[in-house]
Amino acid sequence: MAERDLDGWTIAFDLDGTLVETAADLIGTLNRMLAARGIAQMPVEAAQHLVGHGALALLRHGFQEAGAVWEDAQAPALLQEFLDDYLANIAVHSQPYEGVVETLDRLAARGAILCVATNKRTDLSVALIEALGLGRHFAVVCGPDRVSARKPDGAHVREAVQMAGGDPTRSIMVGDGAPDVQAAKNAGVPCVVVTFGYTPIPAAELGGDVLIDRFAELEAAVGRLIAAQ
Ligand SMILES: O=C(O)COP(=O)(O)O
Ligand SMILES: [Mg+2]
Repeated sequence: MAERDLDGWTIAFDLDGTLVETAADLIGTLNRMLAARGIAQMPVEAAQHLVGHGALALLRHGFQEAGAVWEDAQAPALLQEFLDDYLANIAVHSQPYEGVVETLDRLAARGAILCVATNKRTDLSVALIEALGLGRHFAVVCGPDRVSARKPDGAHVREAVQMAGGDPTRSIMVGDGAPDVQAAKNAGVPCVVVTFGYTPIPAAELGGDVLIDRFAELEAAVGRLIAAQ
């Protein structure tokens, strides 16, 4: 394999369900809020499909699916309660998926610029990434608050790549859910879909360009996409 053969390419990563297995901590916060209101908790497996559209969507749909009262007027206070609890427990169970660190190191060694485009707020994303020691890999971490429009809008991918110093016409998105694939399509960027994330729609039906079952398959997938350009 040629050295630095990915010079000039940028890879934008989704965070939850793609780089890091975060569902247990996110659902843990949801469950503590439900318990505080006398509502039965949700098993992580039953609730993890809620991850990927940001904290407010997880909270609203989690409350509704658990049978808790949801009033939009209460949303700001409930969201603040969620964010405070989650930040205090951000990496209790959360771990990078197997192969993430090694693969990111190899992609960087081959010259790729790496960045994060997530619907998790930037401060929480940075806190998680730093807690797991992943910060050195990324030129920039872009939550929805750092871009003009969040995934599935293509601006999230385009602007994250540009902030990283990359070129959106020479970039690849890697994600686990519909917001990622749609954002990539809207940005005109090819998309690798991981099958181990949190999508309620089967990963194979999301419309991505390449599917991978393990993170270690990413290098080969990137090579295939670039060869097909
Ligand atoms: O739902 C979230 O908080 C973020 O999800 P994402 O990292 O998969 O975009
Ligand atoms: Mg995701």
